[in-house]
Amino acid sequence: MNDLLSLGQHRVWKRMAISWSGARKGDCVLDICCGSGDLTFLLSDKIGSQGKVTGLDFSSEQLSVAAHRQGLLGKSCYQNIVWVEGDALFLPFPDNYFDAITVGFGLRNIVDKRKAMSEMLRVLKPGSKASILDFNKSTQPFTTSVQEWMIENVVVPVASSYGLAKEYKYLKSSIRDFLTGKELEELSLEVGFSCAKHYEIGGDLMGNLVATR
Ligand SMILES: C/C(=C\Cc1cc(O)c2ccccc2c1O)CCC[C@H](C)CCC[C@H](C)CCCC(C)C
Ligand SMILES: C[S@@+](CC[C@H](N)C(=O)[O-])C[C@H]1O[C@@H](n2cnc3c(N)ncnc32)[C@H](O)[C@@H]1O
Repeated sequence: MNDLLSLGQHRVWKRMAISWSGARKGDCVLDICCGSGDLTFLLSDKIGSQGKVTGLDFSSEQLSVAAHRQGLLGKSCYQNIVWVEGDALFLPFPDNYFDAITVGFGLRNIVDKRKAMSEMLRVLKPGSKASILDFNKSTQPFTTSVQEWMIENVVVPVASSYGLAKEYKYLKSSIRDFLTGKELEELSLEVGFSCAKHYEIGGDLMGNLVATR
């Protein structure tokens, strides 16, 4: 359904998020709020079989779907993935552990964003990056109107026809309650990242924060 709703663009945005993470062959990387693993599989392709990818989510159902897909896709490099049931607010990893982190459509849903960003900072090695993809909370009224119109008139009706109305109805309010790109950059610097840049993508409807430890 995300393919249909985004005209396939969500795959492009997810590839951009991987690229911005700076993950390289052989790295040890983490995908937080991995869900069914879209970004995790892309990270796995990127770092190859010498690397190690951890997909973390607090939903055991989502992790089961991800593990099932891992078996179905059957690529040999996907053996470098481990699935961990855990909370983004209490990452079960030591300090200075990962070479890169990705988060796709997860941070917006976390109430304590400061704690989530602090946890990412803690487990990243110095100089490494967190790449955080989500809907953009634009400061431009026109962009916000277009985004809200599309959610109300396209996303929710299509989701309803798949029996998923409930899951997508909260999108509009969750974007309103989210942080703007500038606020995300400020939060990153406040928790201790040395550098933070937010990119508006997908006609400014989506955004990707890149925070460097
Ligand atoms: C893959 C996408 C979103 C992931 C995602 C985010 C959520 O908050 C969810 C909540 C509950 C269930 C599932 C998800 C979920 O999968 C992004 C693509 C899907 C979007 C719904 C499509 C958004 C449409 C844009 C407003 C306009 C797209 C314009 C495009 C350039 C044609
Ligand atoms: C919209 S899905 C995104 C899945 C995937 N990253 C993608 O882009 O397709 C958000 C995921 O975040 C997870 N999540 C939300 N809050 C979390 C938290 N505090 N700790 C771990 N996972 C969380 C949910 O269980 C869900 O699987």
